[in-house]
Amino acid sequence: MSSRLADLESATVVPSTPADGTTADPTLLKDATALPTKEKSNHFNASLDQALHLLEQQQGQHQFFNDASMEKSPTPINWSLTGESTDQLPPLSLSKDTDAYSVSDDLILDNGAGVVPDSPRTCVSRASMGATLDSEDPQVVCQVRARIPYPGGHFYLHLYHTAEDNKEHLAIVFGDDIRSASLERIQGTCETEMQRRIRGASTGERQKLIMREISQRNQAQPRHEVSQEDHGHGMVVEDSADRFYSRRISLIDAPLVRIHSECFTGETVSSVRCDCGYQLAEAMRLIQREGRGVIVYLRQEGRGIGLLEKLKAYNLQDMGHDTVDANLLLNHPADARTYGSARAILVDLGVSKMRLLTNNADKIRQICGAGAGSSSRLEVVCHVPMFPRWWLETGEEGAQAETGGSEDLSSYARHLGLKRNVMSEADKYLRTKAERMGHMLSMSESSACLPGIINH
Ligand SMILES: Nc1nc2c(ncn2[C@@H]2O[C@H](COP(=O)(O)OP(=O)(O)OP(=O)(O)O)[C@@H](O)[C@H]2O)c(=O)[nH]1
Repeated sequence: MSSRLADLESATVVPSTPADGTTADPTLLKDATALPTKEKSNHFNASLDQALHLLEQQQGQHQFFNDASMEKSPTPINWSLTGESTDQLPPLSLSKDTDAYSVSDDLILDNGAGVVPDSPRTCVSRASMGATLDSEDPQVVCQVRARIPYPGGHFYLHLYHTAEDNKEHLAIVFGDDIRSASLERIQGTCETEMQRRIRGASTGERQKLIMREISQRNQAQPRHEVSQEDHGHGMVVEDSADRFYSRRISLIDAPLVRIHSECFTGETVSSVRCDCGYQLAEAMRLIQREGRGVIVYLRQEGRGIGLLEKLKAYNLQDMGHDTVDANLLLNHPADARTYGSARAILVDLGVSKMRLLTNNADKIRQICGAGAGSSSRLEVVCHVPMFPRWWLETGEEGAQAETGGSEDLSSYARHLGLKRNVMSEADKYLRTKAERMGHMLSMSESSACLPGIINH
């Protein structure tokens, strides 16, 4: 079903037969290959736009999609154009090697597995996003950005569409200079200033400035190099304050980032069965304090198994199973999450280096793209541990408040050197993460990582 750009000479776009019985011009793209690459691409896009316009007039609906069979191939990335019925349209493909679609501001392609949300003219180009993603990373498109007032200032909520799972992932962005490339791109030739403003994209002179900055940052994106301090998965564990301060500059360049998975129970109805609500609030607080950073909020309820299954898992936990066994008894993996969408969102926001707020080593590995190929450009310069506040309150007052004054010290609390008497349900949850899921929850190890950050 796919062909290369060079094949366009013979390619045609044949829209479905309109209701009035007339036939559309099938030769819209015919001249494209007679031009040198760049002009060809502009011409191509213009022609394609005409084709879209024609399709819209005739059937009001069309979609772009990436040929699924080529998805894992590094190059070329093929794109197909289809009308309501694929049978009626021949394939239309672009080669990733050309800058055919990276130079176009007025036409954006979407390889969203056949889904172009809302607007039939909305498309997104992989290449124009800086081509910094691994070939296996899903495509993401920021559909809207809105300012949300927050104590002490504001942040910008970005809503993303991703081809991977068709979910609305979010990015909570503190700092005016962190901009989404896909949001800023012009959507179709007819997009008005008002339409841009409604979806939160910039306009006028500011738009030009931001587009220039995005293009510069994409060119400047460094390749990920494994340093001596890198422990094989992009994670740097600082072992002395001197080394920490010698890296101060890069830490300033690397904003605080939290990649957070949705938890209705912990965040919305304040369950203390887990620490999710605390972690989200704490990440917001820390990032707001620095004035710059990102929380990627992934719709991966229940570590990816969904709320229905998570609630079943809770009932199994009430029968004595821990979180891992409860998942396994329900025939789910202990953790069903992947982080391709998070990687793609960070790339879209221009965040290539970060200090990651997490205890989850697997998350760091996946974000750094270990094993995903050398094209990875995301670097976790260090991880910032996320201890529950009550673990840090080691004084009498904290212990009293948490435990009601019981004298028994739990073994896990003792292991952590905490003056805590009993384990709460959240402590048990955390113990399972530490003991069975490889989370880095040892106080001493993590304190060495980033002095100051956990100092509340
Ligand atoms: N399946 C399952 N999921 C849970 C349970 N409790 C919380 N979750 C989900 O776990 C996810 C949060 O993952 P965690 O393992 O707590 O933390 P993490 O994101 O892996 O690691 P950190 O970055 O250190 O927070 C959220 O999607 C929660 O909804 C549970 O008992 N069972």
